[in-house]
Amino acid sequence: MSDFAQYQDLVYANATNGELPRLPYDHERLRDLAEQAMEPGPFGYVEGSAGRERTALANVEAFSRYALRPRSLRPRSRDKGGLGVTLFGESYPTPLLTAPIGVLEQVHDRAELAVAEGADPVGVPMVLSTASSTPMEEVAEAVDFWWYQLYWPGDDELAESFVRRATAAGAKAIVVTADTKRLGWRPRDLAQGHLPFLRSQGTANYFSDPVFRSRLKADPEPDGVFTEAVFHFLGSFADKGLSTDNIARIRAWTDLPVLVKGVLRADEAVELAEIGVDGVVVSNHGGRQIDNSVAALDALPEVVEAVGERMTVLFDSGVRSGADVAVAMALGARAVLLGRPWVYGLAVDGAAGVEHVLRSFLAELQITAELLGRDVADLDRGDVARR
Ligand SMILES: Cc1cc2nc3c(=O)[nH]c(=O)nc-3n(C[C@H](O)[C@H](O)[C@H](O)COP(=O)(O)O)c2cc1C
Ligand SMILES: O=C(O)C(=O)c1ccccc1
Repeated sequence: MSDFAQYQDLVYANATNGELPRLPYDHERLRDLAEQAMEPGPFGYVEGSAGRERTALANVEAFSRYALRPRSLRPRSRDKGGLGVTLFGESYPTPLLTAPIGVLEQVHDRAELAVAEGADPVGVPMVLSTASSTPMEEVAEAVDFWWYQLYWPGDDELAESFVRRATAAGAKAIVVTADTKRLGWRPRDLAQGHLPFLRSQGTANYFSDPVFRSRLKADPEPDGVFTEAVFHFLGSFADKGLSTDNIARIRAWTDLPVLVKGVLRADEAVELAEIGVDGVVVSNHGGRQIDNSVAALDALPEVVEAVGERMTVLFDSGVRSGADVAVAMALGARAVLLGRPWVYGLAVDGAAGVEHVLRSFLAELQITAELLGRDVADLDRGDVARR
């Protein structure tokens, strides 16, 4: 069993030897440091959400409406207490994955390679965005486990090429994002006129793709602004026609588990179960798509109730601590994707910052589970009450 809780001992021991922590342990302070470290455009891009940002606020507030219910009188055996989970028949050392985050070159020069360096040793796999800053084959070399997130492009052959490349490069699952047919209305980006794609950022998987390249008259310029390749990317990055038919077709291209990310309703989850999708990520994209939509955590119980026996239900949006991970798992999530917290770690301290955030979450999760008298993989509805 990996003892993630030892991170707590290490921090105190180091501090006692004069080595004070370099990074904070709470999300808000880390976010403030990231704001100081980043240019205003990229910071607004990461922190910003849709409209008046009510969904993003609701995501975080939803966690405070649940209360964990400890059992204090349960002795624990020594071999219990690990954080491992089984997903699609594979063992994972922890129930965390890094959420797909596009255009990471805005946050750190080494983008996904720095994330890999921080997350891989901790046992947290990456869900690699289609809009990554590093081609997927290069990221695959740097990590043990990774999943591939697909933005369904208007061009079916391009979709097939992405899925086949990811499968060949060793991804363990394909996550199709369904909530981003286009980008939401994002006032922070609008106010700064900030759209990184116009500068060719987040295009590495496209510009390296043979199908994408075959559609162009001239080779893409890696740092071009407003080029033919950029406009072709903008036209093909997300397709308004994404449907269950398209999702069902992915089956023919890969034997990997297929998940759909951005599900908030039981009826849609049931439709996906019926076409043989293996899992869903209950998510509202961190509130970046629709203002004033349902908090992701509030949608989790209905989705788990409808399809939890048939499909693997994962969760993201608004997770800000290890205790939040415990609540999402008690409500039925089998694993949790973390978004903005590690992005801020990356901004402030590169790979070490990512590692710090993930280790902090996992230590708090393990300590919380121990104090609840539970194993993380066994958390269930009995472990939470509405406040
Ligand atoms: C800067 C940024 C970029 C994102 N890029 C993607 C992406 O490329 N693909 C995707 O499916 N989701 C993307 N998301 C959504 C995340 O995967 C995740 O759903 C969201 O960050 C969860 O919310 P939280 O960060 O507030 O916890 C992005 C989110 C942020 C903040
Ligand atoms: O900004 C986002 O939320 C996002 O999902 C995205 C979409 C396209 C490219 C990069 C990120």
